[in-house]
Amino acid sequence: MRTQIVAGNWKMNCNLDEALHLLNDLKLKDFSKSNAKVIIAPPYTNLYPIHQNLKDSSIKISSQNINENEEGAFTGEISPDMLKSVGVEYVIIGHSERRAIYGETDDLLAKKVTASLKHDFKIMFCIGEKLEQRKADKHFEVVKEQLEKGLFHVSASDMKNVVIAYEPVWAIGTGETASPEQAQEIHEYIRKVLAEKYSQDVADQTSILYGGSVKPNNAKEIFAKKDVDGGLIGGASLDAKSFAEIVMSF
Ligand SMILES: O=C(CO)COP(=O)(O)O
Repeated sequence: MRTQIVAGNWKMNCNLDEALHLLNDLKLKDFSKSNAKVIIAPPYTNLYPIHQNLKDSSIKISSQNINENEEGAFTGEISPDMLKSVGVEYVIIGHSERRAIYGETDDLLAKKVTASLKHDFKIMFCIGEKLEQRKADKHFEVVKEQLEKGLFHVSASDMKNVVIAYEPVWAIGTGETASPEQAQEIHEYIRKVLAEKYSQDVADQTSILYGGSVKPNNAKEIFAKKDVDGGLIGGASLDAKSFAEIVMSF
C-alpha cells in the first residue's frame, strides 16, 4: 500500500506572522480523519519557528529547495545540514519554477538528490511538461527524460525515500487542471517507467503526487484515480480551510 500524501508548497508567501497564523489555523483541523500524510513546505525563514510549533503534531515539514554542497562560499544558499538542524524531513527538488526561473538543470537536480539522500531527507522530486510540449504530444518523453537525468542514479533501495510529483507546468497557478483522466494516464506511465528502470515492487511502492491547480472542488476526483497518490498543492495550501478540505479528500 502506497503512502498517500497531501503536501502544501507555500512558495514565496507568508512572513513570520502570517505563517504562524496559517499554522495555528491548520493545527485546529483534525487531520486524523484523513488517510493522507500531511506535509507543509514554508519558506526558509519560517522553518524553525514552525518546527518548534509542530512538536506534537503529525504534520511534517519540507523545504522548497536545498543546496547540493556541504558548506562554504555559496552566498544566499542553504545547506542540507542547516535544514536538518531546523527539523526539516522532506525537500522539494526540481520544481518547475526552480527549473524555469532559476535555470536549475537536470545535472544540478541530480546532485541535489544525491546530497539530500546522503543527509537522510525524503525527496519530493518534481517533473512535468510545458504547454507547448503537451500540445506537441511530447509529455511522455519529457517526464521520462527528467526522471532519467535527475533521478535515476538513485539506487532501488533509496527509492523508498523518494516521492514523485507530476506537475504539468500549464496547470500551475493557472486554474487549469489536468483532467483526472489525463493525470491517471501520465501517472500510470511514470509508474511503468519506474518498473522498467527498477522493478514492479519499487514502482508499486513509490507515491506519485499530482500538482497543478488542485482545489477542494477537484481534489477528490483526481485523488480517486488509481495511480494518483496525493497532491502537491500551491495556492490552495495558503488557506487552511481549503487545504484541510483537500486533505480530507482521502
Ligand atoms: O506548483 C504547485 C505546487 O508545487 C501547484 O501550484 P498551484 O496549486 O497554485 O497550481
